[in-house]
Amino acid sequence: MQLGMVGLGKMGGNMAARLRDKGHDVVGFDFNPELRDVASLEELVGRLDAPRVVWLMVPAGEATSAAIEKLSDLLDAGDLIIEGGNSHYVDDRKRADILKQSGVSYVDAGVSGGVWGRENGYGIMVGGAAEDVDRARPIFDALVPDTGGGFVHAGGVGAGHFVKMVHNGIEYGMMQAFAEGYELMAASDIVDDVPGTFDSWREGTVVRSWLLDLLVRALKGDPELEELRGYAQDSGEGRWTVQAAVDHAVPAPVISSALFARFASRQEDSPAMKVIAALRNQFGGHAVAKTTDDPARTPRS
Ligand SMILES: O=C(O)[C@H](O)[C@@H](O)[C@H](O)[C@H](O)COP(=O)(O)O
Repeated sequence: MQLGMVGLGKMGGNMAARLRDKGHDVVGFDFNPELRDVASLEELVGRLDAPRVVWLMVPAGEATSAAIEKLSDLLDAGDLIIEGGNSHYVDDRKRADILKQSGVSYVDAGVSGGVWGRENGYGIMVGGAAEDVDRARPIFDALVPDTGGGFVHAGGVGAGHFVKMVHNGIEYGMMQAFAEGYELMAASDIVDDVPGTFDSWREGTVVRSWLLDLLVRALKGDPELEELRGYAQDSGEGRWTVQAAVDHAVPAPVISSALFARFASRQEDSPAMKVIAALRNQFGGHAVAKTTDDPARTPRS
């Protein structure tokens, strides 16, 4: 099947390569001249046979909105846009409504698997009308793992990115649990071989998983993660998951605290903990650590 791919970075480039390996005809556009087949969106649209299918794999937010706006001027009624980045599901619905006016269809596709997807296949979760999803089915079939699993048509437009958002919230919680287990074992003076313990858990245990495999891989290269700072960014999906939990009055303490742990990781010092220290000092005369103190000499009471 023929497909236009917009965005040929870590994700889009690998997806295009996997699709080509499986016999699909991919015409790719990227702002980087070294990666692309065509030099503009106009040229991309011109190279595709109608009715066209264009897959977007560009950074979520402004870049995606700008590409869709431009494509909406170039595409014709009957064409289909598949938004494969990490868009917010509310934005999908707005975009689909606007595109509908010119007869262009919209499918949102959450894509999981990261840089390993080219080899292992991707988890694909889509939202949209059944006829649009069916039309792109050969593309989805080529992207998912060779077992044929890893695909869900979760619902109407927005459902694909909604479930990808929840998937990412779960990812936050699972990673945080492994992280806390790591710190506890490393701090305990009881466990002689922390990386080896994680490695042993890869088989037979309840917590065996791909995230565990990746943690073992990271610890093999750097058993105490000495090369890294304890600093973690987020790209927004955890925040959206927590917001959605609030909107639906669903308790989500694990995902929320995993998100807040990342915020804490970015602080040089904690204003909130300064308040705790100040109040303990006020009501109980407890010792405080001052910015001028030697960090090695922390107060004990
Ligand atoms: O399923 C996946 O392949 C990942 O979830 C992928 O989508 C990406 O790595 C996250 O968006 C990172 O999210 P954070 O930057 O918020 O950790």
